[in-house]
Order: sequence, then structure tokens, then C-alpha cells
Amino acid sequence: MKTIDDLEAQLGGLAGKRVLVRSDLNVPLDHSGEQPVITDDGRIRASVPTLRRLLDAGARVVVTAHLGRPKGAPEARYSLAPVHARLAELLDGVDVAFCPVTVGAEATAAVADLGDGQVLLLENIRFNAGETSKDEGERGAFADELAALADAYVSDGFGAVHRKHASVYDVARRLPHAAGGLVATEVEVLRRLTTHPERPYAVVLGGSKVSDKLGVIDNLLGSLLTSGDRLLVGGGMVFTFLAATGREVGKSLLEADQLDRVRGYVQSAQDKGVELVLPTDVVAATAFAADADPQVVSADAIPADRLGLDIGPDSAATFAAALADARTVFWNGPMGVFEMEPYAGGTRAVAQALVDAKVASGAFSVVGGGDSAAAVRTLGFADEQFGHISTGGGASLEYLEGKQLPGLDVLD
Ligand SMILES: Nc1ncnc2c1ncn2[C@@H]1O[C@H](COP(=O)(O)OP(=O)(O)O)[C@@H](O)[C@H]1O
Ligand SMILES: O=C(OP(=O)(O)O)[C@H](O)COP(=O)(O)O
Repeated sequence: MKTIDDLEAQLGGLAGKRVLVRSDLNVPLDHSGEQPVITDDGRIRASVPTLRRLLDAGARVVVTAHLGRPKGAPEARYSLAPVHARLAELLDGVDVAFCPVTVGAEATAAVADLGDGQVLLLENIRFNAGETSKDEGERGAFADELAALADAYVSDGFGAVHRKHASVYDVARRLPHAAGGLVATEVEVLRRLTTHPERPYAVVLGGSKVSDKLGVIDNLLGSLLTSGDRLLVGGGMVFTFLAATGREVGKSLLEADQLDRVRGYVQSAQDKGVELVLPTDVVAATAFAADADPQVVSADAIPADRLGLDIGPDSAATFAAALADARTVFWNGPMGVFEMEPYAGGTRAVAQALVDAKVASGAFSVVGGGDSAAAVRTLGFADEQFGHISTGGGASLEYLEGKQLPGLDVLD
């Protein structure tokens, strides 16, 4: 992949050049108060070194990013305005402007107003249907508009490189381009996770993007994980596993159309000698709320009127034991709704197990994903206690599967 140094050489310097940077600024926001509050600014902080590198070279930096999953039209709760405020604080001493649209006359004028060494953050790129469109023509037309804003493109939004989206993929085909420092660092870690990894290898999966992440298991079992390795499943996706193995899951998250597929995974893990570790107990509540009478119940007997919001204490101990002697661990997706204290125990226990495995046996432990990174930080762990905290969950998983990632392929 070409670096920013290569791009600089190719363009004869970056001073005065308009550089479009795709960052991943998809940070968790707490909307319970009057103003949204960023609960973990890790992705914004991770974007800063590449921006500084470009600003130091005298570039005019246009940043584009998404927040959440709006449906191709503006929605106030997904505005990047709070992210702009934090980015401006982190880029102390730099002029950081915000444009309330992504493309068109207003964006063009805002870019024209940029001076050397200044930054413009464009509003959530997913407010435009062209960004995520499956129609190549529609996506391409939007990418043309984006490309018209800049002289060069830097891909630094590692968390989104598995998406074939206009700002991740198509725009790189239209402008001189390079990988930013964050993408380069993340790819190095992924290479270490896939090239002669020390075993036992453990992958821990959880979170709520169930349909996205269930799909990766097939390939993980076929490629990365071998006999003696472990796959631990918690979070929202576990209920599809419990249901697939004949258990009632009450009102828990369930992907009913994936049951056959998941039965296949269970069989495949058995055939390959990969230990599949599922929870034996669950913290179940009457509603998706902290005060909804959380109770520990057996995973075999989740009451019909309850939903599972965390793995239970016995499961947490089993998960920790399965991680204790692992030499390589990749973890994506919280074990429960860690944002509410009654459902944070499983995530805390898994985080502690990763920390312990690093101390006890020098395990290489990687935590990936926006919410997973937020979870370990808000639960009081420090980045240094892990081998690496990755800004990408789904992106890392797809790489581990051996898949081609559109946003990386296009940079080669
Ligand atoms: N049992 C569960 N039911 C519903 N949501 C869950 C459950 N367990 C975890 N979650 C939620 O999953 C979210 C994170 O999922 P995801 O986006 O897949 O992770 P990441 O951003 O780390 O890749 C968290 O906000 C958490 O509250
Ligand atoms: O949060 C993200 O991914 P992650 O939850 O897998 O870490 C990225 O910003 C990608 O977002 P998307 O999964 O809505 O495309």
C-alpha cells in the first residue's frame, strides 16, 4: 500500500493540496441528556496523527466520516457536530471548520475557503444515499462529487475498510491515493494475528451486529482456528446459538433465519476440534433497562418474558478459564449491554481475562471494534493492558477470515 510519503513524492509535495481523508469517527454517543455526549473518543484520537502529518505538510485537509447507520438522509441524532467539537479540541491550535453537508455547492465553497494547514469536517457521509448504495452507478456518481472536492485521497478509516462504500472504495479509484498511518498500523497487527500465530488461539465474539458477525464464524472455523483453539460466544449473538441447540431464549435478540447455519457451525467446530464455549447462565431482565429486575438464570431456562442482556457469573468464570492459557486472543463485541452496570459483568470478566493472559503468559491480545474498545476503557482498563486496541471490529474479523477487504484492495 502506498504511504503518505509516497503520495507526497508523487504530487511533488502536499502544501496547498486539498486532501480528502476518510476517517472512522463512528464513536459511541450517550443521548440521555440534553446534548449528546461522546462516551469514548478513541476513534477520534486515533485519527489525529494522520491529520497532523498532512497538516504539517501544509495540506488543506477535508475529513469525511460516518456516524451510526442513518438511512441515506439527514437525521439529527447522527450528526457529526459533537465529533467536530472534540476533534477541534484534540487538534489544538488548528483551524477546524464544520460543513453541514457532504457534497454540493455549500461543501465546494467551504473547501475553497480552506487555507493551508486547516481542516474541514464534512457532515455524516451516510446522510447521502449514494455512499452505501449497492448500485455501482449511483455510488459512482456520488464518488465523483466527493472526488471533485480534493486533489488526493487518504484512506485512514480502518473500521470501515470492509465496506464497499463510495468514500472507502470508489473515491480511491478517482484520485491519487495512499493509506494513512492508522490503516497501516492496523494492517500490521492483523498480519501478526494471521501469520504463524501462537496457539492456543482464542476468538471471542459478542456485540449486537449479529447478522454481520455470525457470517464470519464459518470462515474462522475453516481458516484461522484449528484443533485445540477456542471460539467463545457471548453478547447478542449467543441467543441464536442457544436457540439452535434447542433452548428457549425468551425475548432475547434472535436471528431466526440463521438457526440452520448456526447448527452447521456447531457441527463444524466439533469436526475441527475447535472448542466452542457458550454461556451456561445468563443475566436476563424483563426489559432493555438497568432497573428491569435483572436476574441470573440458567441458559437452559430463560423465562419467556425475559431477555438476556449479559452472560452470567458462571459463564464469565468459564470464559476466563478458556482464555487463561491462550497465546493469541482476538475479541470483538461486548459480552453484554455493558453500558448499564447490571449487564457489565461478563464484559469486565473477559477484559480482565485478556489482561491476565498477557501478564501470565505474554499472550498477544487484541480488542477490536468501536463499542468493544469503548467498553474496556469505560470499565476502567488502560490501553497498555492489551496487546493492541483496534479501531475496527467487523473490519478486523473479515481480515481474520481471509476475506479481501474492498477498502484495502483498492489501495494496492
Ligand atoms: N445480549 C445483548 N443484547 C443486546 N445488545 C447487546 C447484547 N450484548 C451486547 N450488546 C450490545 O452490543 C453493542 C456492541 O456491538 P457491536 O457494534 O457489534 O460491537 P463493536 O462496535 O465492538 O464491533 C453494545 O452497545 C452492547 O450494548
Ligand atoms: O463501528 C464500526 O464497526 P464495528 O462495530 O465493527 O467496530 C465501523 O464504524 C463501521 O460501521 P458499520 O458497521 O455501520 O459499517
